[in-house]
Amino acid sequence: MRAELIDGKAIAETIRHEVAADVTRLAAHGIIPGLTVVLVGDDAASATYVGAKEKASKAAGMQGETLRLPASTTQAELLTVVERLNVDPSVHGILVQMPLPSHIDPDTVIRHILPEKDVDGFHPVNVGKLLIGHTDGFVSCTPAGVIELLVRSGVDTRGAEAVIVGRSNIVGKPMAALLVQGRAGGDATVTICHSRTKDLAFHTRRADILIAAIGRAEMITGDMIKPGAVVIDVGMNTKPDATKAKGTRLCGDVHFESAVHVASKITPVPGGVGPMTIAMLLRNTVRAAERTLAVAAR
Ligand SMILES: Nc1nc(=O)c2c([nH]1)NC[C@@H]1CN(c3ccc(C(=O)N[C@@H](CCC(=O)O)C(=O)O)cc3)C=[N+]21
Repeated sequence: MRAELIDGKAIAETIRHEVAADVTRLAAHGIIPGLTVVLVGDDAASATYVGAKEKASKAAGMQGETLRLPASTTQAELLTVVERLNVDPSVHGILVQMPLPSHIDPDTVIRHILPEKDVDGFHPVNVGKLLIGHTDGFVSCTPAGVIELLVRSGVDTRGAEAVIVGRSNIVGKPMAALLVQGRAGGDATVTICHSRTKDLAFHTRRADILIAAIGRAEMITGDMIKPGAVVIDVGMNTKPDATKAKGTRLCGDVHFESAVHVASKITPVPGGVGPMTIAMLLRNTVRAAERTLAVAAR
């Protein structure tokens, strides 16, 4: 058996077209959705991601802007920038790229972003709304993208055993909240595993849907997967590869070559969850813009 590939690139493309249609509809009301990405410092990987976000937002017809600040930017200076964006009516979405330099506290910065403009879904207000099941907040883009992948690939989550490996605030925890809630892409029985879990393989082998979000290259091997399971790989790691010009290549948290013979469906890295993250960011930004319209009509 060889698993069917879940084509995140293609599904993300479909969502980006849906977003572009929403942008056209908003234009009739004189609104151009605006996304401002703030990048502090010159981390090479971050610069690549930020460039991709700006390109994708422009391709969807939005106003995409990137503020590049030096690594020496103080926390107070960054908070001033956020406050300026908070009150700028042409900016509907604000994303401060992580990780930030070590002299800046990410939680303080996230709390300064207006929840209504927090298209990353990182603000405590948005995390709280997700947990309660209120749909007027923003959901973290990566777990929201995973749900879209499952739903649009015809995976029935209802009553399924879903096992998440990883308990981060931006993937593992919101992923669990989405899978357990009583709506499309939810109603699963959810287990969260992490670095202190005893006998990880015992849990992963029970999973009908296995979500790997650990951040460790190729840690989930085929022998840890239940035959026929759906495997979603959130990992974005690099590993040495002499055949590549850079000397490295991208790899996930799942050992693809062994997993592909056990799973029924699997996401590749690259071309799986990554492109979905950007598509969901665009969708959140359009929603932020739509909500300003709804407020103006009151
Ligand atoms: N405030 C904030 N929000 C984020 O959403 C955020 C962040 N900070 N910091 C970094 C991570 C990482 N991230 C990715 C987005 C797209 C791909 C992506 O499109 N990956 C492609 C390929 C990328 C490549 O080839 O290098 C793929 O998997 O096919 C990957 C990773 C968003 N992040």
